[in-house]
Amino acid sequence: MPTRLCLNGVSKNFVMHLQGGAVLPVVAEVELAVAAGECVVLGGRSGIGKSSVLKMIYGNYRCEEGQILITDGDRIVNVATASPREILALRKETIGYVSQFLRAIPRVSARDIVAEPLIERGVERDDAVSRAEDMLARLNVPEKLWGLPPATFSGGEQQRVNIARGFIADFPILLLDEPTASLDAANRAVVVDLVKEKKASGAALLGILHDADVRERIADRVIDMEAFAAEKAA
Ligand SMILES: Nc1ncnc2c1ncn2[C@@H]1O[C@H](COP(=O)(O)OP(=O)(O)OP(=O)(O)O)[C@@H](O)[C@H]1O
Repeated sequence: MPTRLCLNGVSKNFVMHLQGGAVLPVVAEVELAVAAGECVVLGGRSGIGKSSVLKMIYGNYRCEEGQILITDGDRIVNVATASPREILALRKETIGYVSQFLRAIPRVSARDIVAEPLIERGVERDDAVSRAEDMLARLNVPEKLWGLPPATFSGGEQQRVNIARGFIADFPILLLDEPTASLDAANRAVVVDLVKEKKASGAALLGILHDADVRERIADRVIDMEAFAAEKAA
């Protein structure tokens, strides 16, 4: 299967400008690759830099050293040197990101939040909304909530709206940051099925999953981030 995502020698330091410019090294020389149809999980202790790696791939954090190579159709884009415009284009077409928390958008209904990635990719609105409703139903979000903005939803309901939004479009690369953290067993099982379907369709998934049972069921490989701890390289 072709490689969709590849990190070569990726290092990250945080510079704490409010602390006199103190430098906090996080990860050093990260090497990893994820192929189409594969789900790779980042493992390792809290604070080792798992979320930071996902945020660098998504372009939220700058990667100072190394390459983050994304296969985008028939070209390869290096996120580490990509312009903001290129990163926005990747987010629209190529990389999906399911974070732990929903970024609540005031006055926008759950249904529209979930449909948005499809509409941005050119799907006709009625079709996008109907697929959004199917996804919300699949994730057991009660129908009476679909027309409401999720700001007042429970933590688990907000997370399921977030998952629906992340999984609805066919992104070739999907980043998962603890997608099952506040879910019950039934909804965790739905997420396991969604991940299996993505793998079968040829997507490359990279995630953080603390739930051992979910990890067992979907991970093809676990990468121990301890190998890339910055303090080792120092
Ligand atoms: N924006 C930031 N500014 C400064 N330091 C940060 C920032 N983001 C993360 N860090 C630091 O980088 C280190 C790695 O954080 P990160 O969230 O990537 O770890 P993690 O392995 O995902 O942890 P957890 O499993 O607890 O979520 C931590 O020491 C954290 O304090």
